[in-house]
Amino acid sequence: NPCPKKQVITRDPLPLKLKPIEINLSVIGPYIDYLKEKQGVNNVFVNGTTGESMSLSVEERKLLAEEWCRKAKGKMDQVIVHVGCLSLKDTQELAHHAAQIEADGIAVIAPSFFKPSSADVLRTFLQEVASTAPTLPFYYYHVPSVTGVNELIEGIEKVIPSFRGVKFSGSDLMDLGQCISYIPPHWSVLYGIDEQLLGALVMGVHGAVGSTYNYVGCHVNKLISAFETGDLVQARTIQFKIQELVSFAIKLGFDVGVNKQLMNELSGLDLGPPRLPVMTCPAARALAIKQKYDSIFPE
Ligand SMILES: CC(=O)N[C@H](C=O)[C@@H](O)[C@H](O)[C@H](O)CO
Ligand SMILES: CC(=O)C(=O)O
Repeated sequence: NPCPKKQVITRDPLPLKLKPIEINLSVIGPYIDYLKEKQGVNNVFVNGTTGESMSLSVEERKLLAEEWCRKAKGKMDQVIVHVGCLSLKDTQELAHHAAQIEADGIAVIAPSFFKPSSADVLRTFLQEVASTAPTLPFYYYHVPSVTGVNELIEGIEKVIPSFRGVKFSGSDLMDLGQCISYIPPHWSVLYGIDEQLLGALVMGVHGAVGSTYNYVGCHVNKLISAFETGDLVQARTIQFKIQELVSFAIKLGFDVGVNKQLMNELSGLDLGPPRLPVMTCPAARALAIKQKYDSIFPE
């Protein structure tokens, strides 16, 4: 029988929402205060992975970037706006806009549907973007699945004079070390895997950009200070705590939606849910992770 009558639905249907979740600009100001005062975070990287940039329209990304820049003035040292899109034209439009709103820098991830077929092609794509905002420090957002970073940055200053560094979200320390040893002193490599930042600090990274710094920022600042004063025992202790938290979260299921809910719970602000296809985190999961957080990092 090709058309069985009995259909057994064993899973709860996904909640259907007719309208997409809207952006909420009004929480950005209070969130900046929270980051600065409670987390000791003085630089922000906006409209990236955690900000669900790939799920937002160009117009929404402009509104968000503008509000971040406006509210961060005098409070944050730098606002770096991620402007990467699948479309070169949209990316250029956002880069141009970032310059207009006086962002401190832009970052671009490689397009991920039509992936650049070589480092040369990617370099050309980045060059086309950077030339739209030639005065803004330019960071390449490196996620290793697309191309190797080292073949990309070799000679990049010749085609992108505004090039200032890499947001490095790879775990390969050899690749990271080669990147750091190649770059001139006025560039930065910012590390993007929060649970192993200490290893990257040893290799020489200049900073860190990570989703969990929304709520472990204050602890990571202590980790970095401990590292800088040579107190590796203390630095490791903090790193291991972050690892414990992240591995607990991964076991329960950790994604951008869960992170969003943790940002809600731990900031005490109502930042809202994520937008589909990112799913809202089940309340029980966020609560369990928050309890774990409280036990690892007691007040
Ligand atoms: C893929 C991804 O979102 N990476 C984030 C930043 O780049 C990290 O902050 C991770 O979320 C974090 O290291 C936890 O695994
Ligand atoms: C954390 C980060 O780097 C991002 O959201 O893109």
